[in-house]
Amino acid sequence: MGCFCKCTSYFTALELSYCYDRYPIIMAIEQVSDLNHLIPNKLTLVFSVACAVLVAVGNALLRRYKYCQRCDEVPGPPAQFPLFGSATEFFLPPEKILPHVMELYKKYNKKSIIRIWIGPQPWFALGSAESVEVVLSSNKIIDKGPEYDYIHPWLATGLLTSTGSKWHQRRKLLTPTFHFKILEDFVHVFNEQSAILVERLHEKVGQDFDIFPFITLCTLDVICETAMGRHVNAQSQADSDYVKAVYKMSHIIQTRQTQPWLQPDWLFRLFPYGFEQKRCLSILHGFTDQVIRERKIEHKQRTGQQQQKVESPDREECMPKKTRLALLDLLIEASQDGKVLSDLDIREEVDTFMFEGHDTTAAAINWSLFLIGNHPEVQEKVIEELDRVFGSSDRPVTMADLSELKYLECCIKEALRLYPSVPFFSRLVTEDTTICGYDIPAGASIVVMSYVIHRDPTYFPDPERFQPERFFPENVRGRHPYAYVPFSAGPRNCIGQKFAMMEEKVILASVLRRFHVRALDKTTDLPVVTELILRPLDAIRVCLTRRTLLTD
Ligand code: HEM
Repeated sequence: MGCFCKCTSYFTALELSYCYDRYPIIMAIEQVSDLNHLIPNKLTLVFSVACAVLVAVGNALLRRYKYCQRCDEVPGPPAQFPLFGSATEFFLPPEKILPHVMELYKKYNKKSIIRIWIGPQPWFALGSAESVEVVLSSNKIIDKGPEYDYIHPWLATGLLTSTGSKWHQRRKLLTPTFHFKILEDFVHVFNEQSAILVERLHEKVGQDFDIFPFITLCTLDVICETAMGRHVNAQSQADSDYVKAVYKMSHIIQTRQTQPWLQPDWLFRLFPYGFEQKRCLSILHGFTDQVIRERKIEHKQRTGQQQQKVESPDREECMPKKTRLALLDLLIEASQDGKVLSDLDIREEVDTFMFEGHDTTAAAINWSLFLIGNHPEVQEKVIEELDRVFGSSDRPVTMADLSELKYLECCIKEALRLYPSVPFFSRLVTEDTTICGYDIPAGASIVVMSYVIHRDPTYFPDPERFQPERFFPENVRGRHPYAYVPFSAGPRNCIGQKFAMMEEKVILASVLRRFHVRALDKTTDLPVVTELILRPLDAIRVCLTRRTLLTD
């Protein structure tokens, strides 16, 4: 630069213009040097960048402050430490968590919506019929929160975990699969598996034992047969690889949801849990894939035979008997040879049924037995009804019987009120929403606390009391439609609700026709824990005696 300045003084204007034409770079440098005074020195530059960063950070902090202030307008426990928020409230033994949640509602809000900070994320826990109505009746608030992410490795994005248009399409496609007519075909599966359960329970008569695993294995057998058309014989072989993988995987999901250090995928993979999950997934997916392959071949053979039947109806008697269809067969039918659903799509739905459809039902049956076993006067009424419907016959339960078992149905409903299998579930709000006068900002998680909602004395006076009469039609009339939501409600409710009620009735009727149940723990002495479902902390201890009415 210095050299260039020196030489310019020796040139005429003409020479200079020639020089500039020849050396455009030199000219540019000259012009820049003229602007030199405009270029900030290093200090100014650093100062300006620092100011810009400060303004940006200040802006972000201000926005965050306003966001937090907005969230804090909803009453709730204060955030103790920035890293944990108010999550420290729940650093308690598992059996103390639900009683503590009930205390929080008493302490913070009569309107039953409380705010909890889980780290930097606000959660709004809804504990009243009025507040959940806004969420559950909405066609917009259907997205699931981040805690469902840990289910994805197993279920991918099946009906339970999918969002947006995928969920809408799948829901439409799968709804007919749970039609009453189709469920009717499953009653014999419920009966067959109940018969095996009853056999196993006979061996326990007179002993004090935990009934929970007996019921759970029975419902696992039911769901395998109805969802996939396959026997896993869980009741006779509880140590099968598939059965063990189902339990291990549920345990891993539950552990990840509650232990923040297992949440980032890269970190999780380094823990033994990560390796264990990989092993379980290969068993679970391998099994479902194999069943899908086999059922597709069977489906092809069946449709071929039906075609033949149409073409030559007189050969009908040579045809094999009607095969029992499973939910999977209906998915294969709906898949239209992969045009509508690929094999992977089918797998995620079948796995979803396996996940959602057995533990939930098992918990509900167990809690019903526990409560009936604690209330002899209720058990008497159930037995009266069973005797009226079945007499001394040992015959299987029919579809017609199910609609007769009205008092038993009230017991099941009341048990689901006090012990909802899914004690809470969540949604993500994608736009600002007003709930009970509070402004809930987009991006927040909403938790529907069915366990709390079901204990609202406005709708259920003396809420801790087990009183099946609450579900007599005359007592239900006029009750807020969202005061009782064990199967969720609205467009994203449980698709398996009717299936579950039928299964519960058949299994409970089968057990109570043969045995008298005595629960060995009082309701007040049995702590509950919320894992993926609501479980007893230890066991549901009962003692069975044979009923004399039936001849075995
Ligand atoms: C007593 C038994 C059951 C209870 C208490 C129950 C409860 C629930 C609840 C509360 C939800 C909403 C969960 C959420 O939004 O995160 C749900 C969803 C679901 N349930 Fe059930 N369930 C039961 C049995 C079943 C059975 C037997 C099946 C299938 C065979 C099933 C399949 C599903 C599916 C696929 C969904 C997702 C629906 C969707 O998002 O569109 N459930 N269930």
